[in-house]
Amino acid sequence: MRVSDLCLRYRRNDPWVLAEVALDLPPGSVTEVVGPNGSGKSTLLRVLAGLLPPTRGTVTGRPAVVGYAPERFPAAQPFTVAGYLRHLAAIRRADPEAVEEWTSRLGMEHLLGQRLSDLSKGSAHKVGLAQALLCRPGLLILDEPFAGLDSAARAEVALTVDAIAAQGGIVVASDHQGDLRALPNVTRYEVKDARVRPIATETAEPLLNLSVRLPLSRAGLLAAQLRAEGHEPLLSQDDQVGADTRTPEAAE
Ligand SMILES: Nc1ncnc2c1ncn2[C@@H]1O[C@H](COP(=O)(O)OP(=O)(O)OP(=O)(O)O)[C@@H](O)[C@H]1O
Repeated sequence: MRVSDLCLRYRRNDPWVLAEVALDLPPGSVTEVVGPNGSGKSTLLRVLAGLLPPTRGTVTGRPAVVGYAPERFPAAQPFTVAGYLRHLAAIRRADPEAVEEWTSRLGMEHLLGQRLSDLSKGSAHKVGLAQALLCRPGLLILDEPFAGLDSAARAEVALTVDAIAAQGGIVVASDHQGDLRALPNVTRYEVKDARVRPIATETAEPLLNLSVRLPLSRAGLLAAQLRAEGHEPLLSQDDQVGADTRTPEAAE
């Protein structure tokens, strides 16, 4: 997929939100866009998804199936979660099991009977992600996908991004949380002053994923130290936490 000489402004005579943007998004790539608030990340993502026409320039080679998860899911709709997702699955001709698959993977089966308008912010965000994933997208656009998600869902979204790219799909996401950086081969661009520029990788040295298990009480301090050094630690809680920790003898 290729973006050439893309310029966008919302109204005639308004300042350009995006100017002379050129991007190459090859199959199998994961691209992260960063930038200050209001710099144009969501605008760029909507143009890539085909939801907003560029004022000038072109987007070519967009895969036929596009999944788009907005930063804020519009929850003020008179449907239940199940009704909404099943309706979308039907009109997008998704697998009949897709709704069950994604609600289970995102840990939201218990929400199926709830009205969209009654959902918490994080739950509504999960519905936005689920609808984007129903159709196995060839292009997946995620606007702040990790915001407000519990750790299990965050890990699931990161795995899904990795799997879609491994199958030759294209993923583009904004991600203030930095969860995507735990994935290998993520290309980063900064959106600033209407331009979109690649961010150079800091080092040519090979990178390594280091996984550490430690008590919850010490994790916060270590994570803070790592962040102070410019790393982005990916935290996930052990499944065993909260389980019966007595020895088998004591439990009898
Ligand atoms: N529908 C719209 N009509 C007019 N202007 C808009 C519209 N949507 C966004 N803008 C303007 O375009 C600029 C870029 O907004 P955008 O939402 O793309 O930024 P962003 O980088 O995603 O911000 P944030 O990090 O806060 O989510 C802002 O000045 C915003 O006010």
